[in-house]
Amino acid sequence: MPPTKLAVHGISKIFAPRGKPPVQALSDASLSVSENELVVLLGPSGCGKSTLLQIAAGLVKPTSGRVVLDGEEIHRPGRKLGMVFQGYTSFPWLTVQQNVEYGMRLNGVSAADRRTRANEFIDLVRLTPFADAYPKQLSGGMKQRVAIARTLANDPAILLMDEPFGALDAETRWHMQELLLDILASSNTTIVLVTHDISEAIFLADRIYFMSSHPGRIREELVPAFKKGQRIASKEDMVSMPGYAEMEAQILHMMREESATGPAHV
Ligand SMILES: Nc1ncnc2c1ncn2[C@@H]1O[C@H](COP(=O)(O)OP(=O)(O)OP(=O)(O)O)[C@@H](O)[C@H]1O
Repeated sequence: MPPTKLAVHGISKIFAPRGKPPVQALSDASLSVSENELVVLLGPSGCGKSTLLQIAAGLVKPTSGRVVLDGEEIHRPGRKLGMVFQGYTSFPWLTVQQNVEYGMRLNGVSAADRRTRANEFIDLVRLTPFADAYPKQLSGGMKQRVAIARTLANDPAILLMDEPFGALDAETRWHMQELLLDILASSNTTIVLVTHDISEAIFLADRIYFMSSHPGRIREELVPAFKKGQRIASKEDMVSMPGYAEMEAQILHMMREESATGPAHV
């Protein structure tokens, strides 16, 4: 069993917006992620997936509970945590190369080392022919690949991704999902990814934490056992595998049960 990379212990979060009733977004949520694992947080809209990821990233303070990365408690964002969001987060005035080098420049990495390392990650996301292009010259999928390369180039201990492919069309989305599995295989990274797309979750995940709503909790841990511990290279291959349709139906059923519940005011 690989060592635990990230451990989230008993997280609760109550939001208390001024003039409105407090909302219990999370209640006693715990999970763990092993090295080089891809774990998906899946659940209906509003179940607290993004809040849990932001707490894991140190961006939001939990009401109670703790987050431990590589044995150290996380209290604030830092270099060990790489975040990729749905929007495209590249700087429009910098080229692809400069965007990928940006974080390393801030961290004082020498120009030669920056260039070598940036080239490696630009190659990994298959953007080498576009290294000198500006974001506005790129498609949505390509911009998202810049964001991934930029984040990976900073050598985070873990990559936290919140609906990273949510803004992309269906075809680009599959390509990005397949690319992410390639990256995982070749870069030894560890990933926690939030989605509400069931087939994306089953395709990408080594394990899925399915969350229930109002308040958000971890309802069940699911392993796509039909993949037999393998990462399947293409989506067409996965959907035709015995066991896929059953897992999708099981999760759809859970989603339907969850959407029947209402918001939880404290
Ligand atoms: N800053 C905030 N202030 C008040 N309530 C919030 C805040 N952020 C989130 N919430 C509430 O917490 C709950 C969980 O929200 P969150 O965005 O984490 O859910 P989610 O599962 O990521 O949803 P989606 O899939 O729609 O993005 C919701 O009821 C939401 O309205």
